[in-house]
Amino acid sequence: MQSESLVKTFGGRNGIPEVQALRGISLTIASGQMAAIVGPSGCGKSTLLYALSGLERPTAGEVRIEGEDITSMNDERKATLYREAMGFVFQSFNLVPSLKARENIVISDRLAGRRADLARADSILVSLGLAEKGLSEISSLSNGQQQRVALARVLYAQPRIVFADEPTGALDSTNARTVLDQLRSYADLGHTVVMVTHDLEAACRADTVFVMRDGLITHSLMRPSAEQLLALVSEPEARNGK
Ligand SMILES: Nc1ncnc2c1ncn2[C@@H]1O[C@H](COP(=O)(O)OP(=O)(O)OP(=O)(O)O)[C@@H](O)[C@H]1O
Repeated sequence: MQSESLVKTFGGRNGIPEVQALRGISLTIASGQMAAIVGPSGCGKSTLLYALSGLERPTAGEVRIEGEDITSMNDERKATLYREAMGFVFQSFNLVPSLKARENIVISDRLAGRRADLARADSILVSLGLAEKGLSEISSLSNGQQQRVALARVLYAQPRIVFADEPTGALDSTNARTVLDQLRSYADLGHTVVMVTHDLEAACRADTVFVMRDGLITHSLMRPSAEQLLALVSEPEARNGK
């Protein structure tokens, strides 16, 4: 996946102040790699993730996914790409409340009219620490449990690329580790994982970490330590003596 001079501007019309969320982002994420995007709140991480996944149309620039320019792709081709190649773990979990947890996980097969592999769904639930939750109503699950069901649904569908926005955001440290282990293993199987995170320990599980500030990538690092990242993410504050 590649982006070239990606720009995203919000507002700027009808008296709404202009915000330049992305100010020219060019990056490459190799297939089968896990990438993390970090940086202070408001620096543009989620906007970048949405633009890379084609969910947000950039103001300028290009994103190529598996060689195809997603920014100029027609809706039908994009829908096919979403169905066949991409999975999303976003802050709104988008689970179907009328279906139990396990049925949410196998929904890709149900929608396609295929036989669901319930045993595989159960083993994914076990790997995410949700062994007993397959038959639970979504409304009875905590935020963190729902977040893991959303991840289980993506892992079940086996997309080539997973986009995750704060995948450990609602989780305690034990469950965060479990989720990161699963994302790491998923990348180790040859899939691409792109994750936005505030958690620098989580970012260190990635192969490449992009550090953002004010709509730009300031650093691109291979397997950095949490200390290295902390120094970069808190640089100006450190300079200002805060
Ligand atoms: N739909 C929108 N309309 C207007 N401004 C937006 C919109 N989405 C994001 N922004 C602005 O763009 C900038 C980048 O936002 P973004 O959510 O991408 O940052 P972030 O780094 O993901 O922040 P956080 O870590 O707090 O989630 C912010 O100034 C934000 O207010």
